[in-house]
Amino acid sequence: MEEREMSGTGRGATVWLTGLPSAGKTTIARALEKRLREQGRRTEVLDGDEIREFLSAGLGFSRQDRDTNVRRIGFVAELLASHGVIVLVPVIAPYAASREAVRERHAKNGTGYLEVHVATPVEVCSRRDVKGLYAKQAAGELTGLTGVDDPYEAPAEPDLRIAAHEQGVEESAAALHALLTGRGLL
Ligand SMILES: Nc1ncnc2c1ncn2[C@@H]1O[C@H](COP(=O)(O)OS(=O)(=O)O)[C@@H](OP(=O)(O)O)[C@H]1O
Ligand SMILES: Nc1ncnc2c1ncn2[C@@H]1O[C@H](COP(=O)(O)OP(=O)(O)O)[C@@H](O)[C@H]1O
Repeated sequence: MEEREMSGTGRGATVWLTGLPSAGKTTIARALEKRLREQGRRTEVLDGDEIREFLSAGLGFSRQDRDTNVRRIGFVAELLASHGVIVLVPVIAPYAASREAVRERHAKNGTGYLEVHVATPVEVCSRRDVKGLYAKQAAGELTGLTGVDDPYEAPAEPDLRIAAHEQGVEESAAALHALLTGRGLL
């Protein structure tokens, strides 16, 4: 038996939750994190806001800065995942090319990578408006908000699409958990 199997850690992977602001990415990632920790899996959430405070401090929301941000997060995620951690990444990642670069990096290193689209429509996100960004944009106090006046390239073929406006948080976490099980990661 391999050492990592004996220690009960299993194979690591990155699970990237892409979607609009207030789609539910962080909430669903935290719910899944709880389930995975309860079953003894080493899990980390690379939260977009935390990353922007430390690893990506100083970066803004231009296409170039978002691309840099996503690639940095992808780099760290792959490192952790290659050591058996299930890494949950609730980060917008609006551009398909940046997400593809992250996927390729994982593939090159033989590390698992799953793309999950948290597909809450913009009308629902703007009603939730957790951080008041949609209101600010509407009031003309902010420009370049993803999905409103900045691009969001929805994944064409995600490993899973979650309708987080039609199902509850625990249902979404359970669907993700089932995906990981189905891929032999749990
Ligand atoms: N202009 C603009 N567009 C989109 N999002 C904005 C913007 N300004 C601030 N924010 C807030 O920044 C949070 C982190 O963004 P991310 O690092 O996930 O974005 S990106 O992937 O680099 O595009 C992101 O967090 P979430 O709401 O959790 O998605 C936003 O709340
Ligand atoms: N079915 C649902 N799935 C996920 N989040 C939901 C749902 N219904 C309501 N919410 C709420 O929507 C908000 C989503 O915020 P958050 O998870 O921070 O989004 P994001 O990380 O995508 O910006 C939270 O306040 C959450 O409680």
